[in-house]
Amino acid sequence: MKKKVLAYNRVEKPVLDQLEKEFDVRFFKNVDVENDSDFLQWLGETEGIIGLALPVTKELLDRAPNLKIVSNVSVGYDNLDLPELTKRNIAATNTPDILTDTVADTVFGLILSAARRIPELDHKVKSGNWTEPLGPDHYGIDVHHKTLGIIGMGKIGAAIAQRAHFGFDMEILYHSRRSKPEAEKRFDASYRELDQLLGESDFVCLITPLTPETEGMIGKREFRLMKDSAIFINGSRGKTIVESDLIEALEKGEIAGCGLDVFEKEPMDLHNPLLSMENAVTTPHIGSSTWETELAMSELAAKNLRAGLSGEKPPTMINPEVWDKRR
Ligand SMILES: NC(=O)C1=CN([C@@H]2O[C@H](COP(=O)(O)OP(=O)(O)OC[C@H]3O[C@@H](n4cnc5c(N)ncnc54)[C@H](OP(=O)(O)O)[C@@H]3O)[C@@H](O)[C@H]2O)C=CC1
Ligand SMILES: O=CC(=O)O
Repeated sequence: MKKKVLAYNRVEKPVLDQLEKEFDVRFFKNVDVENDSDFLQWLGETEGIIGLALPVTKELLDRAPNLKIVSNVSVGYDNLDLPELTKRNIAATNTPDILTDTVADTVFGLILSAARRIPELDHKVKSGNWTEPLGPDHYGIDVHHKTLGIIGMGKIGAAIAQRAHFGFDMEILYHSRRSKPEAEKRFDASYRELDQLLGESDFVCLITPLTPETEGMIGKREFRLMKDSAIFINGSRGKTIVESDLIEALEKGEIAGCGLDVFEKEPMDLHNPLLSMENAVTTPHIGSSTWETELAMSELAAKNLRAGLSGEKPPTMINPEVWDKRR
C-alpha cells in the first residue's frame, strides 16, 4: 500500500505529479488547519508532510500519530515547533542554498527600487501624470558607493554582500552572532555591534531567521538609531521587526524609506498604512519565487520526503539528532 502524504500550499506541479505516482497524496491549500475536517482526517493518517508555511505546532502533531517527516519547501522553518518534532523523533527538513542567489536578487531589487523610487515613478508614468520633465521632488538617492549594513551575514546575507561589493562598490558592514572572517576577506566587510551598524549604514538590510532572539529585534529604538536618510530592507520575516514602529518611523521621517518582502500578517490587511506610503516598496513574500528556484526547492523537498519515508537520511535535515537516534 502506498504511504500517505499531505501536501500543503506550495509544491510545484511537476513535483506533485511525480509524488502522486509514488505516494497516496492529498493536496490542501490555505485551509483552516484547526477546523477543516478533511485536512484533520488526512493528517491523522499521513506519514509525511511536504509544503510551505504549515504551522506545525504541538497541537497539530498530537493529531498526526503516524508522522515521520515534515519537509518544508522553504529555508526558513519558523513555522515548525522544532523541539517538539525532535522529541517525537520526527524528521524536519528545509531547502537551503538553492534559493540563496534568487533571494539576494530580490533583496537587491528592493534596495534599488526604494532608492530610485521605481514603483512610485512607474505609477506616475502609467497613470498619465508624467506631463512635464521631473525635478528634485522625484530624485532618488545613489546606491553605488554607499554603506550597506547587513544584519544576518549567513548564506543570503553573503550573497547580498557579494552583489553590493562587486557590483556597486558599496562598503559592507555586518552584524551576526559570530564574526565572519570569510566575508571580511571576500567583501572587505567589517563587523559592527548592532547599534553601531544602524547608525553608520545608508541601507540597513535584515536577513536573519525568525527565532525567539530575533523576534521584534528592530523596533522604535532601532529605527531612531538609523540615519534619517536611511532605507530599511526586510527580507527575513515580518515578525523580526515591530511593523507599527516602522510605520511610525516612516511617518515621522526618522528614516527615508523601506523595501519589504515580508510582513507581520501575510497577506497584509487592506487597511495597513504601508499600502498607501509611497516611500514603502512592497513585494508579496516572493524572495525565492522564480520558476527555476521554486522548482528546485520543490524537488529538494521531495527528495527529503522520499528519504524520510524510506528510512534514509534526508539530505537537508534541520534536526539531524533524530536521524542519529534512529540508527
Ligand atoms: N523573503 C523570502 O522570500 C525569504 C526569506 N528568507 C529568510 O532569510 C533567512 C536567512 O536565510 P539564510 O541566509 O539561508 O540562513 P543562514 O542560516 O545561512 O543565515 C542566517 C544568519 O542570521 C544570523 N543570525 C541568527 N540569529 C541572529 C541574531 N540573533 N542576531 C544576529 N544575527 C543572527 C546567523 O548568524 P550566525 O551565522 O552568526 O549564527 C546567520 O548569519 C531565513 O531563515 C528566512 O527567514 C529566506 C528565503 C526567502
Ligand atoms: O521565505 C521563504 C523561505 O524559503 O524561507
